[in-house]
Amino acid sequence: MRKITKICCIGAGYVGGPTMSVIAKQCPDIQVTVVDINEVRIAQWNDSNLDNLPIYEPGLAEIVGATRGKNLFFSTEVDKAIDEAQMIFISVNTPTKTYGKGKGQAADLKFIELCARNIARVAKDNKIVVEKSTLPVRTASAIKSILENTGNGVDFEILSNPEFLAEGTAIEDLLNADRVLIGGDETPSGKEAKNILSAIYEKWIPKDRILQTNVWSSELSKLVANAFLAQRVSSINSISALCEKTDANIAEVSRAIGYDSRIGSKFLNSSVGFGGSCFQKDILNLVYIARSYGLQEVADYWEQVIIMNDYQKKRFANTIVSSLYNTVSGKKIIFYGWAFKKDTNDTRESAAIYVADALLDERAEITVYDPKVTEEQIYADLDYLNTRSPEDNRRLLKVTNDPTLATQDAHAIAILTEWDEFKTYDWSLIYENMLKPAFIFDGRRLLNKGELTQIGFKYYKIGES
Ligand SMILES: NC(=O)c1ccc[n+]([C@@H]2O[C@H](COP(=O)([O-])OP(=O)(O)OC[C@H]3O[C@@H](n4cnc5c(N)ncnc54)[C@H](O)[C@@H]3O)[C@@H](O)[C@H]2O)c1
Ligand SMILES: O=c1ccn([C@@H]2O[C@H](COP(=O)(O)OP(=O)(O)O[C@H]3O[C@H](CO)[C@@H](O)[C@H](O)[C@H]3O)[C@@H](O)[C@H]2O)c(=O)[nH]1
Repeated sequence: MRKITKICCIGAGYVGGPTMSVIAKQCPDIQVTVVDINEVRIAQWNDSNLDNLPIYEPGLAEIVGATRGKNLFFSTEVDKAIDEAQMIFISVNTPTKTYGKGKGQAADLKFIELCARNIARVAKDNKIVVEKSTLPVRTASAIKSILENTGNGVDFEILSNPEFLAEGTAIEDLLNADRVLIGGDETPSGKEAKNILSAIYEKWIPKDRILQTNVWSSELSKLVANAFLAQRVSSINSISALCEKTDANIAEVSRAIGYDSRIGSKFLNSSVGFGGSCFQKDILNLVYIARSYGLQEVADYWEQVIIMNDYQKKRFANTIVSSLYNTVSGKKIIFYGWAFKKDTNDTRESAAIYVADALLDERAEITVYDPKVTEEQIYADLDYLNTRSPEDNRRLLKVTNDPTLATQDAHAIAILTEWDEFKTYDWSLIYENMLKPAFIFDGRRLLNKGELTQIGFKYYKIGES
């Protein structure tokens, strides 16, 4: 079996960066080069101050600090890294298409195609190409066709190796993965390529957790895993609305059903709605694929997961407006949290963006505090929606780095991300700062209802009456 000594990863994002850092840490005999066309991002990965890495993930800076410059390199020299590597991971973004056929649903594969063409142009010896990005089922055949028809006559083996890490726990998930999935051709060379990639993971993942499948099962399993996870969140969120009408308590319902080992207790936390770059994008992609094969009922079934998630975000915003006497115009509302979940600076598809947009439509004045998200990012997220002018967004929404001071004369606080530090705040002092009645809308079920109502707050917790 061929031994891999040089790996290249195209795409230094939330997946490429952490994944390759962990491979470099666990395989000191392999030289790992992560390349990107984004010069700023690469400069951040190479910053001598590890606090300035482009991605915040617990444990990541330590690993980068220990491996960078030894067997982990970040570079913009894409062609050189492709040329030198025996194995090339493609880890570029695959966003939902915003134009043309499949607009709003299909995955935009233009970055993937550019990578394939780049590899074909540069490669002078045989390579294993690994799809790390999340891709629609049957994408490998498109990559293969480009490589075979435009390449320099060298052999390419294409593997699908989707990534299952969750942000905020990326390093832990990579070091201790539930499973590693490797899809490839059933030919002798395909099987050999799967074994070569498996040997890398076997350095730290038990072999019985490394699953080999055909390439199509692997591509589809990634979309299906995300669809199932998101479906659990939408299912429990749908029941949270019913709990609020019936005096049932969503935490008690989640616990009661989660004790059934067939259901399981994980991923049953009711919230203001799921966010992140993956769930919505991957379900829309699944819906698009099902529809393109004429499977209307299958498509409608999965689309409902997104519809329910949109409903939950709107429902939360509506609860704020109706509780504040049906008008939030000119009222100061504090947002605690903007990231789509705790322990990440990622805001892609965060529920906070959509709740803010709905409240700004009602002319609320919002002040946002998030421990890891920059002011620039918050405005970029809002501007991207194009609901109002950038000037209006900056006039109506402010960003603060003092979460307590910001509550002076506020009517309400809305909790949008479950950052642990929110639990440690001096809530009595915050209460003193605020106008009365002082409201808290807890979209993450983070705080203690008894303590807050004792202080005097009017406290709403999603999924409780
Ligand atoms: N974010 C996650 O938690 C996660 C988890 C599992 C899977 N995924 C999947 O992994 C893929 C990457 O996601 P991400 O969150 O890392 O994206 P990202 O946007 O953070 O990073 C992608 C990077 O690829 C670079 N890039 C794009 N085209 C390029 C090219 N032709 N040459 C060199 N660099 C190029 C971009 O500049 C960017 O830095 C997606 O398909 C996503 O669905 C993401
Ligand atoms: O019980 C729950 C669990 C999650 N969420 C929300 O769901 C979203 C997604 O959370 P999570 O799945 O933990 O983070 P991601 O980083 O989006 O990870 C998902 O998407 C990745 C990208 O494809 C996959 O690799 C991971 O396996 C998959 O968990 C976040 O807004 C969470 O707050 C809830 O509201 N309730």
